Order: sequence, then C-alpha cells, then structure tokens
Amino acid sequence: MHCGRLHHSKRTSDFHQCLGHTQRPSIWENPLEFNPDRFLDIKWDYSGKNFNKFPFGSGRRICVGIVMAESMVMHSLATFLHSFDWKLPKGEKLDLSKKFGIVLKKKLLPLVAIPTPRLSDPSLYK
Ligand code: HEM
Repeated sequence: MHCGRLHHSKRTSDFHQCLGHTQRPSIWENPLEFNPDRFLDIKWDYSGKNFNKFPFGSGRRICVGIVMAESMVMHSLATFLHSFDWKLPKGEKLDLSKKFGIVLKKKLLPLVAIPTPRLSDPSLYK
C-alpha cells in the first residue's frame, strides 16, 4: 500500500500524523496561534476525505461516534459556559504550553478551572 510517497507492507502499522496537517502554514494562517474563530465559517466534512483536518480519523476505522460527538461536545460545552462563570485558582496564570506525545498534552500542570453558578435559580443545578 502507498501513503503519499511511502510504501507500507501489509504488516506495517501506521500512526498517521494528523497534527502535521493542522499545523501546515500552506493550509492554515498562523497555524500555531490559538484562534478558534478560524473554524467559525468552515463547513466541516468529517468523512475523513478532507486531510486539512480530520479529528475523527479516516477510512475503515473512522470514528463511529461522529454524529453523537458533534452534538454532544457542542451541547456540553454550551451548557458549561451558560451555567457557570469560570476562573483560575487564586494566583494561577493560564499556561497553555504543550508537549508532544502521541497526542498533544498540556506541558506541566493540568488545567484547573473553578466554576461558579451563574443562573439565578439554584434549582436548575439539581
Ligand atoms: C470529540 C469526540 C470524538 C473524537 C475526536 C473521536 C475521535 C476518534 C478517532 C480519531 C478515532 C480513530 C479513527 C481511526 O482509526 O481512523 C475514533 C474511533 C472510534 N470512536 Fe471516536 N471520537 C469521538 C467521540 C466518540 C463517541 C461519542 C463515540 C461513541 C459513542 C466514539 C466511538 C468510537 C469507536 C467505537 C471507535 C473505533 C472505531 C473502529 O475502530 O472501528 N467516538 N474516534
């Protein structure tokens, strides 16, 4: 099998470098800049055929939970943001630096954010 210019035998296991695609300046403007707004006007194709970004993988083993993930992530995030004010622990600064592994990890400390209820009716949190 061929992947780009690489030849893989039947027994080769391949960990595809998805991250490489998301950091290519030929595709993304200032790819290393944290700018979620860049995704606002894009209609995503999660079929795994668009190699500019394919968070759910591609091919026969593509994620089977795409539809659920799409609605669940949006719904959970919206609920968290709507229901709580979020702040960092006292004296802590936001550190989003990362280290490389098979997946990206936060560098030193895990992110800790403190939620404070922001809705006027406490019964909504029961
Ligand atoms: C944001 C959420 C999610 C992301 C980013 C994600 C991403 C992925 C990726 C990258 C793969 C590997 C695809 C490949 O090998 O090409 C995968 C596989 C898989 N995902 Fe997800 N996933 C998410 C949510 C879910 C949910 C909600 C479910 C189930 C309810 C799910 C079920 C699965 C299963 C069963 C596989 C294995 C498919 C197979 O090997 O045939 N995923 N996912």
